[in-house]
Amino acid sequence: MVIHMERQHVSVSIHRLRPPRLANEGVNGALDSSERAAMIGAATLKLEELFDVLQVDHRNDHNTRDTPQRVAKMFVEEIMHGRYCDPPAITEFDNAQGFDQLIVTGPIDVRSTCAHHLMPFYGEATIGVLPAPGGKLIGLSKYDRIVDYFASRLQIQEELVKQIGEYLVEKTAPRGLAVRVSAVHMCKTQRGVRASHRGRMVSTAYWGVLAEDAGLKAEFQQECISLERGRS
Ligand SMILES: Nc1nc2c(ncn2[C@@H]2O[C@H](COP(=O)(O)OP(=O)(O)OP(=O)(O)O)[C@@H](O)[C@H]2O)c(=O)[nH]1
Repeated sequence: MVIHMERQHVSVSIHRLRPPRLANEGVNGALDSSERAAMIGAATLKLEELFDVLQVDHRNDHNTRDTPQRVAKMFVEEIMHGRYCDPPAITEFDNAQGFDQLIVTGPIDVRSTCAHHLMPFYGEATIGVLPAPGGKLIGLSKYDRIVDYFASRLQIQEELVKQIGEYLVEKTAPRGLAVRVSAVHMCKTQRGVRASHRGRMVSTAYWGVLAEDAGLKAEFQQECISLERGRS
């Protein structure tokens, strides 16, 4: 009875938070610490129910006693963290010398979670930027932070690539942009088809001049190969 009332109380406070969103969309505005705590509390109760359905005795089993709470916290603060926080602040610099050549940064670690089976997918991103001569350059570390922001959600790889690129185009208005992700999907390696751990999915998207200029695309792809081999 008490548990039932607690559940009702927690679900009311969660419903007040935000309307439901797509799995790889952020909620409107960052959650504060009390909203996060309410979400973790509500998710813990649901995970306890799941364990009960699966006949895992989490109340008495020394190994799983705190697992529902641990998993709830992991989803809110790690796996889906990018939905509940503000995007990283972008430090901008004037492109004072009018640098107009391709900048390529990577490999940037990608740690994400497949929206279909909630299994990890992981690998590397490489980003190519052709800055606008009169525009802005952004701090190099911000590319890594932006990748992590969009990866920390339930994703499919194609949409992750597009979200990263569209955000960078919107914020920095470069002449051209390329985003490439190469990743291993554990929904393929650990279950289902049980594919090779060496099998990867590579997806690349281009914007602006990089979408049109075959020479620039080839330069970007060559840099990706060199960076992955650690030879640049
Ligand atoms: N294109 C794409 N496919 C993905 C991604 N992540 C997972 N998948 C695939 O999406 C499919 C999931 O849908 P279903 O085919 O309905 O899943 P399932 O019946 O469990 O199929 P199997 O995985 O083959 O056992 C699987 O083939 C996954 O390998 C991704 O990022 N992009």
